[in-house]
Amino acid sequence: MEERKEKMIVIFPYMAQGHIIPFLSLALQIEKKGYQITFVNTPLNIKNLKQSLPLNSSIRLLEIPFNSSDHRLPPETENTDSIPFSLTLTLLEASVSLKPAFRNLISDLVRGGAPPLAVIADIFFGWTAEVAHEFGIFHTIFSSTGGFGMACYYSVWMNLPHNYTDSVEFTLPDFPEAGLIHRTQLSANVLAADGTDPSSKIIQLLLSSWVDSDGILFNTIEEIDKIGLYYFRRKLSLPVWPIGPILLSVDSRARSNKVCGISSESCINWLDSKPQNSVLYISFGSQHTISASQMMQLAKALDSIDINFIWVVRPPLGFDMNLEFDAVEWLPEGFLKRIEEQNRGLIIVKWAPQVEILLHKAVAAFLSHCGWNSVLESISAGVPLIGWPMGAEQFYNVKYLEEEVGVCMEVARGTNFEVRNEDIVKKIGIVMGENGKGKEIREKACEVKKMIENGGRDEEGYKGSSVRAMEEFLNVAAFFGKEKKVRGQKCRMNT
Ligand SMILES: O=c1ccn([C@@H]2O[C@H](COP(=O)(O)OP(=O)(O)O[C@H]3O[C@H](CO)[C@@H](O)[C@H](O)[C@H]3O)[C@@H](O)[C@H]2O)c(=O)[nH]1
Repeated sequence: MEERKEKMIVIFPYMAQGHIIPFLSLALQIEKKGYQITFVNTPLNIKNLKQSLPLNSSIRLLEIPFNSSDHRLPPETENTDSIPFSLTLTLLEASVSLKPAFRNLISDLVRGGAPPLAVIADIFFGWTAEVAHEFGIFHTIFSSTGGFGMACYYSVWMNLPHNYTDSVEFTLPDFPEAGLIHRTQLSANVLAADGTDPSSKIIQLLLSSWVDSDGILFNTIEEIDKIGLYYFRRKLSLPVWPIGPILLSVDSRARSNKVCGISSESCINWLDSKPQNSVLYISFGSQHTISASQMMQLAKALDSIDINFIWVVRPPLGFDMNLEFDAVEWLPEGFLKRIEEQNRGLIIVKWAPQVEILLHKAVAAFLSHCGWNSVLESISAGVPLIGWPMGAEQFYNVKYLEEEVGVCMEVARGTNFEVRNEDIVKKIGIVMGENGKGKEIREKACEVKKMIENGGRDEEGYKGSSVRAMEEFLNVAAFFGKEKKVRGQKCRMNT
């Protein structure tokens, strides 16, 4: 019993599906190694999580009080997937108010005789380091984004380099290895940022607290993401552990009460009826959507190219995600009827069983905004990407995957631009084509899939890089615990 108490880890993600999903997966993975997990979040997220836990899991879910109405948010909204995109900054600002309640929670655990061995917190919850250190607890950040994308995102927000040049392209002052960044690779809130606006104030505050942590875990693989990981090792002088891919199993996803627009079974049956490598999967993650005119252009492109596809359709930009939604209103006249008659397209409303789809042999490519979870799910399945980045670090994920890794081709950028259906048709044609660039990208995707499998291999006499990184992190946390908890003391070990 005593042993188990010693090995308790507190896990605390930001309130967004793109963050909660990999944190839950991380929690399940660490639990399997014999650690007790306390998973912290706001009441509605905890309620939703209850069903995602496997029956044999002993993960403890702990609520931290939060009332969205106190923070200029609609009532009962505690996750980016239930608010309009325009309120994402408001939710981020509101999340800082969780600090006193988090401190009480840790204090209760310590006073109750079960001090955590470590706290693993979100990239937006660097402030938890101060709380952890107050109680002599080891602290790490877990980045659910990859190294390169996060390094560009971090550098762009901390330096706001576009304010110091009139040029459309520039390098990052502390990350020149990233190469040229184009203004169109900055999201709208970065473009408007000058250091005094609400976005840069909150994001710079949150990112600058990373340095208070004792190390950073990344949901990535050392072999494919060296440049970005090195940026953080150099910048923060902290251990950086690439432990990915941390992916939630199909089983745990199925248990969550996220309502899919289709049953997994119907979706798989549909895919079973299609030839190998013939289907394009289209989805833009848990919080993004395209504009009404972009939706029309994408539909026109699909209408004019002879491929099979699955498209997760959501209300276009500016429309409430939670309202009833009839896809027909936003698509060209007769589109749904035509694709049904041709039996070559599946429109799924709002949410699809993504991992099952990507694992199916009929899927040839993924047209994605390239949120990092989608990227990992895709490349782990050997599926190449057609990138349409929309915000955050997605622009840099696409840049890296296209220029350095070679498994992606960018088709469009952002949600405020006109896209032309002819351009979409051309890029889909290239990536799904049997020869030339398409063949090259698919071969590279298979190579990367093997590298990822290798990183996670744990066999007699061989441990992959991600397995070693996870072991090292747990050993350092245990060492910190044994060193005894001096108030405010920090552990700086080099990897
Ligand atoms: O119909 C759907 C749509 C999404 N998903 C899942 O939802 C997650 C979406 O995550 P991601 O692809 O990373 O997209 P976002 O939700 O947009 O992710 C946010 O979080 C990511 C990780 O921090 C960042 O990389 C992104 O920029 C940020 O927008 C993935 O696991 C998907 O499998 C489904 O299962 N079905």
